Amino acid sequence: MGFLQTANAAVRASEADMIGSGSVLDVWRTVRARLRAEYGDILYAAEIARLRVEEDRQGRVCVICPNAFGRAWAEDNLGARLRAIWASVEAGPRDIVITTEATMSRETAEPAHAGSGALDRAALRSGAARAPLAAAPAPAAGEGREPRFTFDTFMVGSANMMAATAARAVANASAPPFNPVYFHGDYGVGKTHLLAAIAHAVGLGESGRKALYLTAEEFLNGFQSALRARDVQPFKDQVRDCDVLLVDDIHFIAGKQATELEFLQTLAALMAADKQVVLASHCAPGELGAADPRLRDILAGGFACPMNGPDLDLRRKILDCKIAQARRHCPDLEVPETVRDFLAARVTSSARELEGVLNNIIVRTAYMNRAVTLETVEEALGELPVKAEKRITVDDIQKAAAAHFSVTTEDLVSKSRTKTLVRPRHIAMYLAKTMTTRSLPDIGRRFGGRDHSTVIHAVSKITEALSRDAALAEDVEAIRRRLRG
Ligand SMILES: Nc1ncnc2c1ncn2[C@@H]1O[C@H](COP(=O)(O)OP(=O)(O)OP(=O)(O)O)[C@@H](O)[C@H]1O
Repeated sequence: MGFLQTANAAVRASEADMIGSGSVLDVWRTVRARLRAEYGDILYAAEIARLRVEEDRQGRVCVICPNAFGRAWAEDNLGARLRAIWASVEAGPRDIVITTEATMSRETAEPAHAGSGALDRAALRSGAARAPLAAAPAPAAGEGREPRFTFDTFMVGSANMMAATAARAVANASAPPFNPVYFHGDYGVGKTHLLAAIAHAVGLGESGRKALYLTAEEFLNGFQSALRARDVQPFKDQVRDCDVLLVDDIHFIAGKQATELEFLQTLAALMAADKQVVLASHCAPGELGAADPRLRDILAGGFACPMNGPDLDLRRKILDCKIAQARRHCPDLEVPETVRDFLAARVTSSARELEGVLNNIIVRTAYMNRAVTLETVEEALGELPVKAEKRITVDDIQKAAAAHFSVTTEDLVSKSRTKTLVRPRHIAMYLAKTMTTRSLPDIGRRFGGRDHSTVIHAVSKITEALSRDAALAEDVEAIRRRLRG
């Protein structure tokens, strides 16, 4: 069967799968046809034809992608256009959520009263949730936050050999070999991937051990909701009902006293019961400046494991792995070895950046209906925000924007809608989208846990205003100059 026939078969299959009201399906057919005309047959076959649509209980349209990779792609490359076309086809406002099959099945399993707190979901992922926060059935064994983040897809080299070995030891051991294990390293070096791989492996193991993965921000939100409800016991029970607790980005709660105290008590309770604790952050233990000294003591008693940026050989392996993953839903993708080696040599800072550049190239070349060659890649690299020179992070952007507008980074990510903060926040979001390879949801998370649609709104507002507002253009340029040092 040819590529486009495969695409048409996929359309028929996805039509057969569609659930929901007749009108939503009719609108989706029209929207999909318009997207096909705009994006072309190759991208349509590779990505759009695989989407399915459902209307949820709140009347939102859920555009469902087969996996997290597809969702990230759809969010970044399709989201704004899809929403605009939908609005032009259907009368009246409509919330459109881009999601994955795994999230949908979890949410369908969640009872209506279970609430939407991040912690409830995190707990459900681990099978650790229980009344009164949630009474849903446990997910399948081995289900993790990111199903693609497993040990099999984690490439090992000298930069991360020690971390990978420690992670496997934690996943396999029923008695903690070292406790806690603390992975620290720069952005995008694979800390979350390793934590998710441990959770995945523990879930699949035969020991019946339960792993609970959550970010420090989820811990904070869960704890604060419990405080607001004046009942912290269910929260305490949830986070302690596991054999392996994995908490990502712990620098997020450093210095947030009440949450940090609860966190320390959680770690102490679990470790006293011989349960394993695994933590990750950007900071080496000595760099957790604002952290409670007791957290540093706990870390000093365990195993702090640095993770470094990948060397050339590891970058090649990571590219091979990501290309193989992309080929699963883009079967005709060909990336010659010369191109892979060129990318590995040019994009040097982190695995995330490498993956971001590769995804961009795949989508751009497919969009232009061109093969992935050295020429097309060089061309694309010239236009991408990623250069081998200085890598700019969302944190850098927040700091530079805060300094430029004489506000604090806390103000910038706060919920405040004060005029003096909204504009700097929108500019910082715009710069995060245009100067980094972070996805829209990721940027939203880094701006105080906002939704991707808020980021889309900020980016389009700034983009539109730039051509007519000289003061705005000057602000943006000044922050860019500050970032490039
Ligand atoms: N060794 C590796 N093998 C394969 N993929 C990797 C490896 N290291 C990182 N990646 C990929 O790079 C991307 C970023 O990794 P991850 O999110 O784990 O980084 P991180 O260190 O947690 O970053 P941050 O601190 O910014 O959250 C992911 O898609 C991950 O799969």
